[in-house]
Amino acid sequence: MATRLDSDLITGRGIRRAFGDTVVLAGVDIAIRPGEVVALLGGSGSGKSTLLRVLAGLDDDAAGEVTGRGRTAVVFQEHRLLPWKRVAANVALGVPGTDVSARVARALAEVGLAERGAAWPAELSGGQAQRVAVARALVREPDLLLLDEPFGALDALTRLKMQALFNRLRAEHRFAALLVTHDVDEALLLADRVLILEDGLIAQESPVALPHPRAPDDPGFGGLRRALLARLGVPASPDQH
Ligand SMILES: Nc1ncnc2c1ncn2[C@@H]1O[C@H](COP(=O)(O)OP(=O)(O)OP(=O)(O)O)[C@@H](O)[C@H]1O
Repeated sequence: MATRLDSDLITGRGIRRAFGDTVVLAGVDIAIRPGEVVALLGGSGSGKSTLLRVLAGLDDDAAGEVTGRGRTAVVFQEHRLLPWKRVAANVALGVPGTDVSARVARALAEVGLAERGAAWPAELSGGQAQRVAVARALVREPDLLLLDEPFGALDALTRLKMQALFNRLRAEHRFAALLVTHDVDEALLLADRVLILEDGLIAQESPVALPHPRAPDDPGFGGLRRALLARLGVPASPDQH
């Protein structure tokens, strides 16, 4: 239950959203505290992206109340870079302030792309383009990152690297995040808390009290993983931890 605390960074209360006769969000309560990483799991079509869009202020047709403080930045599964602008210009787009180019250079360096500011988006790999999308969020110095399957389109090895990058950036910048993901391992590697969205409501909340850095063979990881997979109705295969 999301009781409003003054310390919360963002709170959604009674969020409802329907498309035609289909109720996707049926009165969701959610709160995220400063510095906290919350993963949002749920079946395909359960409304995860819809909830993220409402929290991001990108959906005018939802009912309920969202109150937030601090700066928010969003990262989507597709990088959404403008192909006719170079990488640095994409990161700088819409960023207020005077020292923008220095901040852009710093953000690109933080995601390991210090040398690629002058490149065109089409010259980047999928993983690099998604790093640029992360830099574009970072340069805004967000208190809250809203991430909609940010690593979902990447190959497994690149995804692992991006997860490690996320944990590094998080330790350094201490932003809070809501991470929509299909991947139970990703949720357990990154999040402090895992929420499951089901039938339009937050059906389960699981704390992930494991120290960082985490790995799937850490004590406690396998048990949490099995419990979440079972809750999501996914049979664990024998080769999984
Ligand atoms: N603009 C829209 N118009 C009509 N229906 C929509 C719209 N956006 C989402 N929906 C429907 O709302 C439901 C929830 O969609 P949403 O994308 O939020 O789910 P999700 O949990 O993020 O799914 P996935 O994990 O497959 O990405 C789906 O049935 C989807 O078809």
